Amino acid sequence: MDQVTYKGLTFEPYITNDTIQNRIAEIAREINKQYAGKQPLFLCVLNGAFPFAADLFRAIDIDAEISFIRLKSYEGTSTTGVVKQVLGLSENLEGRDVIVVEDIIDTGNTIKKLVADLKEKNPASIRIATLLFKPESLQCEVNPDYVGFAIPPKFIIGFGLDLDGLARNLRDIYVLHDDNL
Ligand SMILES: O=P(O)(O)OC[C@H]1O[C@H](OP(=O)(O)OP(=O)(O)O)[C@H](O)[C@@H]1O
Ligand SMILES: Nc1nc2[nH]cnc2c(=O)[nH]1
Repeated sequence: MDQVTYKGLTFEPYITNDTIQNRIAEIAREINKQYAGKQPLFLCVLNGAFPFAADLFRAIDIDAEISFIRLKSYEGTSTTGVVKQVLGLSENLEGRDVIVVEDIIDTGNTIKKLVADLKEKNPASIRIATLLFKPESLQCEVNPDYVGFAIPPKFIIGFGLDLDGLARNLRDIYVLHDDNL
């Protein structure tokens, strides 16, 4: 894996697609076991979570459904602090076992707002699956149930994660080179 450059910023290889896929398979096995006999609704938070949600959902072998919601708070490499709901949810969540699927939890503001909104729809349960988690960056209390990788507070791209819309199509995950900071 080589370095990649977007908008004049250099990123180093960080997590390979093989490593990502192995971890997703482990999380799927856990979900398959814990939700046996139930029919969970996976709720993919667009845009960034779509590759993780697709690979995770394909590895689920119990009956399950998937739906999508679009939230946005980042511009460039930093949060705007405002979580916008761009595309709403049409499903009835009453009594459903919901698994929210995120690509990353950073400040925690996005997932906190989403979970608070979802709770008002009276689901039977809500759990959070996130591919990446930056515990040192949290600005609120959030405890994801399924975490792919806990990482330090550095900006990353690839496998769904973007820099102003670009780099989501990278197969692997890359981290912003320290010299850029
Ligand atoms: O924990 P937080 O600091 O709130 O950050 C996490 C959020 O940031 C990203 O979304 P973004 O707003 O970049 O939209 P995108 O998914 O369309 O890239 C990511 O997909 C999470 O939803
Ligand atoms: N691309 C990208 N989006 C994010 N949203 C919150 N944290 C990050 C990050 O590290 N990279």
